[in-house]
Amino acid sequence: MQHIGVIGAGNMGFALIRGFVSSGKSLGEHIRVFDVDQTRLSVLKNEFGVVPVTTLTDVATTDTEILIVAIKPQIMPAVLDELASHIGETKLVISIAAGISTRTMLSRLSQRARVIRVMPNAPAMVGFGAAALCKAGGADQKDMDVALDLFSAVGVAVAVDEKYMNVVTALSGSGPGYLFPIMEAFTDGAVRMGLDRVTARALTVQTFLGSAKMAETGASFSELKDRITSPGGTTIAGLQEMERAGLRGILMDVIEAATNRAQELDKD
Ligand SMILES: NC(=O)C1=CN([C@@H]2O[C@H](COP(=O)(O)OP(=O)(O)OC[C@H]3O[C@@H](n4cnc5c(N)ncnc54)[C@H](O)[C@@H]3O)[C@@H](O)[C@H]2O)C=CC1
Ligand SMILES: O=C(O)[C@@H]1CCC=N1
Repeated sequence: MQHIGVIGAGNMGFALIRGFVSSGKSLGEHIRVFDVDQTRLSVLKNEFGVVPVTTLTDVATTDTEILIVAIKPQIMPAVLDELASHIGETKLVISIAAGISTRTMLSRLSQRARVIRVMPNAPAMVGFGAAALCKAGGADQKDMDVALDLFSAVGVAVAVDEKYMNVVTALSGSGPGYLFPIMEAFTDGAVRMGLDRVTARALTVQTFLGSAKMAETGASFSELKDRITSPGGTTIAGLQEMERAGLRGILMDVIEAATNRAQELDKD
């Protein structure tokens, strides 16, 4: 059972805590949480029985071995500076901040700080997360295994070279933020054609779930697409519109733009 300190109890702090507790990886009473917003602490205390603490020092000096930093990239430097004096090399520091490199983290903490950079995603809260991890400074393979084990409890977790962290951020970190509007557009399209919204929504969600399950088998995306596409049928008529609009190019541009933005965040 992991004892964890969490700094930042926003969307992602909440998602991870929910995932860790519901997967049995930790107990609410073993999780200490610090957030500048008291209402967030109350929400998490009521929901999962976590232990709220009132200062950064409290969460940093507690006996928890792992400290997860789940705050916005823009305030990471200031918070790391404040943490530096408390933790040295005693704790494993896991950052989930988009764009913030381990180089920046080590320069703020200490060159031998045990640092792991993770890019998780919001579906961790329902056990279907996708996370990529890399280590730096004094973090050894044992630290990496601990982190991989933790994030595996809430989905898929893989080790990657840090040079790929920004594209992972664009793909799986931001990915849900692109998929929900696409799902909404599918539903709206069906509503436009006269289907009621409740039915349209239910069929949209199941279609995404089912398609992901089919893709999970490892078959190529184009082979899967061909299986749905009858000669002279409905799917090919829709695909022609998709290709005419350049949807694939647009989605590739989306990943490129988000990757570039992640790169910029380290300099903001
Ligand atoms: N939202 C997402 O789906 C994902 C977010 N991330 C990363 O997770 C991090 C957090 O993002 P969100 O949870 O979406 O943001 P959020 O804004 O929902 O949560 C951030 C929390 O940090 C708190 N906070 C602000 N200053 C603080 C301080 N000095 N000390 C302690 N707490 C403080 C805020 O009150 C807030 O509750 C970001 O770095 C983001 O890049 C990574 C993967 C996915
Ligand atoms: O939008 C963002 O910057 C964060 C990182 C990945 C998902 N949300």
